[in-house]
Amino acid sequence: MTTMTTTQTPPAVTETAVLQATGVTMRFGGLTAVRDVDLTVNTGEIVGLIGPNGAGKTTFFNCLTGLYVPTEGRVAYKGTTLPAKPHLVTKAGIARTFQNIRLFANMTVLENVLVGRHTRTREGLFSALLRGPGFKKAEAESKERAMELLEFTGLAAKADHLSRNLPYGEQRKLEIARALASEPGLLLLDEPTAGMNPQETRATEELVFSIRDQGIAVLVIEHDMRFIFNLSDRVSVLVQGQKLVEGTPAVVQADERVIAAYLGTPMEDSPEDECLDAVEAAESAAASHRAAAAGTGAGTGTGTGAGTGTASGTSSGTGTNTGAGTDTEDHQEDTK
Ligand SMILES: Nc1ncnc2c1ncn2[C@@H]1O[C@H](COP(=O)(O)OP(=O)(O)OP(=O)(O)O)[C@@H](O)[C@H]1O
Repeated sequence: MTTMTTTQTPPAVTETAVLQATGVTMRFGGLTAVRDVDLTVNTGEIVGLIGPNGAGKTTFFNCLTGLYVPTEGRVAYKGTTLPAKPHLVTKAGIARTFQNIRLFANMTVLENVLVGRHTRTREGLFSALLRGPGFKKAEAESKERAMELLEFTGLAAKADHLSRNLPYGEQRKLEIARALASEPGLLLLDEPTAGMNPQETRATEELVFSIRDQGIAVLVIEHDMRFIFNLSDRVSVLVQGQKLVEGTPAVVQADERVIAAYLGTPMEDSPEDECLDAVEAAESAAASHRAAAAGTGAGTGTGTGAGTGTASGTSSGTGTNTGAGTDTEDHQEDTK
């Protein structure tokens, strides 16, 4: 009998755990989007989070970053339980990017990164806006750090460009630069290569390795299986809100349950067995739509040994934020 079990027992608190999510459950009315999920990310690790469309990956991210208050469970950063408030989560040391790019379209590239600095400046966002005492010194330091991050992400030459004028791949890089501006210990990336061409995807892989090499742990959601299996030290698979399996890329790729989940084979004892075919059909339609919207052509999936290739393009658009705020703002209306 195939059951929705994990291959690991709930992890014990360790000194090396940067993130420790324990028993996280998120219900929306009658729908349980995330069910009793444990996940640990250790210092120096890149962990991949994969699963079919609708598996609960983004909902889980939203629970980690305080956008959602989990129905049950606990999220701890370096041993301290986090409050479910996005700005406090960022301040604690977790930064994220979103599936749908959320840049301030009419701000320059540099200004977008500076916005991401505000949790690390003593002056705070309002003092910055009011140009209060101490602002100039803090501003100079912030600018210096922001330029370093633009160098790091390869965007320094475009510091004065409006973010809306950047090519798509560079907008995604800018989101990463802005997230890094809060000096996180853990970076959460939600589909960082969505809509990218193969060269941009490869460059993003290198960028994520460099981020890890700087001592920042990374948790990444991605549909591009080649990217995720190249990149990750460990991969965790969510299916229908539950963790199905977790392990090294080799272990996960060889796991028959993962293949079944991606191919839509019904799992016994699952309350939603009958939905799997519908989910598969919807997933395939969405993938074609995304690939078409991204101009990459349908069926540009990156197959794996596990037969889990999926289209990697999406129709993610550029955010049109116009007010002050950060990537951790409580955008309840768009939590992707
Ligand atoms: N705010 C919400 N209210 C009600 N249902 C929601 C909400 N957010 C997500 N869901 C549902 O929870 C389930 C999990 O969605 P989620 O977006 O987390 O999946 P995902 O794995 O990130 O999917 P994808 O790969 O397509 O982004 C879906 O059935 C979705 O419709």
